[in-house]
Amino acid sequence: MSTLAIQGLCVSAGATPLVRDVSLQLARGRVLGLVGTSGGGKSLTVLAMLGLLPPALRQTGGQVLRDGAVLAAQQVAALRGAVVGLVQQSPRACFNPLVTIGRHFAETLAAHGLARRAAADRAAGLLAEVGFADPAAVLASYAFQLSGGMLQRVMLALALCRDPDFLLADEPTTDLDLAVQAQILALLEQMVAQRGIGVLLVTHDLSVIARLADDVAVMQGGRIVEQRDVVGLFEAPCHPATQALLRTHFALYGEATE
Ligand SMILES: Nc1ncnc2c1ncn2[C@@H]1O[C@H](COP(=O)(O)OP(=O)(O)OP(=O)(O)O)[C@@H](O)[C@H]1O
Repeated sequence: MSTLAIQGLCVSAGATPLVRDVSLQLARGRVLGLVGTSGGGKSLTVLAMLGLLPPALRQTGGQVLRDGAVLAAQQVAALRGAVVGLVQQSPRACFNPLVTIGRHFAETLAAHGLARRAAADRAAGLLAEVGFADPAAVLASYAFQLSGGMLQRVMLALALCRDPDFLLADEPTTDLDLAVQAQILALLEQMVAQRGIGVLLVTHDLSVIARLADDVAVMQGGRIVEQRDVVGLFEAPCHPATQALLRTHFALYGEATE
């Protein structure tokens, strides 16, 4: 089974620990949800898996493993795009407003050695895969001409440029309206079913977890406090942090998502 894992990850800002001894494993074809209260360390965990921690922070422990083999820092960097795609929240902030979407694809694909014509065909194919009926129009657009939901789909297509085995999706549906959220979730489901991609899905929304995740890890104060299959987590949460998340969720949305 093809896997990507982190083991014993620790991240600090100076003397302040932010992520403490976190271990997670992704497998192809499965969705691991990562949930928890704000500031729990979810985003830092995602960034550390790609060697992308901000310069002010230090990884003080832990390693990234591919199929059980420990990777050196250079090998972790080489995973980006090729083995692991990244989708973040607030897609508008991720695009250069001065260049077209086509240029974003051209630069990404050229960096991976694809000639111009082949890159244009590939970009159009990926945009069709994420649901655009007119990929050429999207390629000619600037980010400000597209809605947040359209940009999120474009970001997903960009993340797929090199056929990654894994996708790290950090709050991919935050800031989107409900109908668009549903579209993005359906696309992620499609990626898992059709491409066999393995997904780490960071979200604060337990409805999203109930719909997509096979397994769930709950983070609080920089630690994983509970990790198990999604049904078990909803039916018999063990840790007080998980119980609190479920209580808040059911108070807001009722019991229908159980
Ligand atoms: N560049 C940074 N410098 C210092 N502290 C940081 C930095 N980035 C994040 N932190 C701190 O690290 C902790 C974990 O942040 P992180 O963004 O991983 O949390 P999160 O679980 O993703 O939260 P949210 O759900 O709000 O996105 C927080 O206390 C945050 O303030």
